[in-house]
Amino acid sequence: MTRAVLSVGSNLGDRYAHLRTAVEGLGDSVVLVSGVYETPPWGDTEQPPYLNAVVLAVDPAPDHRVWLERVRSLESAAGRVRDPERRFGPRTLDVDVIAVWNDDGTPVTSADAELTLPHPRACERAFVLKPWLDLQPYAQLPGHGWVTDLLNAPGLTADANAMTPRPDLPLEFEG
Ligand SMILES: Nc1ncnc2c1ncn2[C@@H]1O[C@H](COP(=O)(O)OP(=O)(O)OP(=O)(O)O)[C@@H](O)[C@H]1O
Ligand SMILES: Nc1nc2c(c(=O)[nH]1)N=C(CO)CN2
Repeated sequence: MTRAVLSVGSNLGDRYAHLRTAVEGLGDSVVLVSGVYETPPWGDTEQPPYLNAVVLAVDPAPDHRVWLERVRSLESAAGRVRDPERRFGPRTLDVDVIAVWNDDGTPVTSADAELTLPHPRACERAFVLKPWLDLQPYAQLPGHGWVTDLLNAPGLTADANAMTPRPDLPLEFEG
């Protein structure tokens, strides 16, 4: 069994429906789902705002690569089309594997370009760190330390302050 922190985001079409469908698609794997935030676009600013949330999930398979298959199938189901010209461009659904832990609590590290762990840009993204911190105040991003310290670093303060909680858009979850 492995457990994972997943980031879900959408800024095209019915953003809320895409996030709900992603959480539903994870099914019984879901342990906890954060609240939803409206977030300014990161990395490529000429696009609409995103809805973002974080999911804690478990999978019985011992191999961490199962998470890549799962996130790819969720993105395809949402009709995700990749634009090779815009790396961080708009999308119906983005699901990133932020970090994975083995059964004994050790973090999985991977330099594989297909599934790099921890996610190499997670430490720079308030839209990942803030909802994760809401769920786990003592979270640590493997190799980077406490999530609360990363989020409070000067470079991320403005991004964190620009995030708007959307309690009107709950990601209902029957745990
Ligand atoms: N930790 C990871 N989570 C998700 N995809 C990953 C990860 N590491 C590597 N990848 C690879 O990245 C490729 C591009 O993914 P994607 O198009 O979602 O990137 P992006 O969302 O534009 O950028 P970013 O990865 O910075 O969020 C995928 O085909 C996937 O194989
Ligand atoms: N706010 C926000 N910005 C992004 C997001 C995202 O999920 N939220 N995903 C991206 C894909 O890499 C690029 N930029």
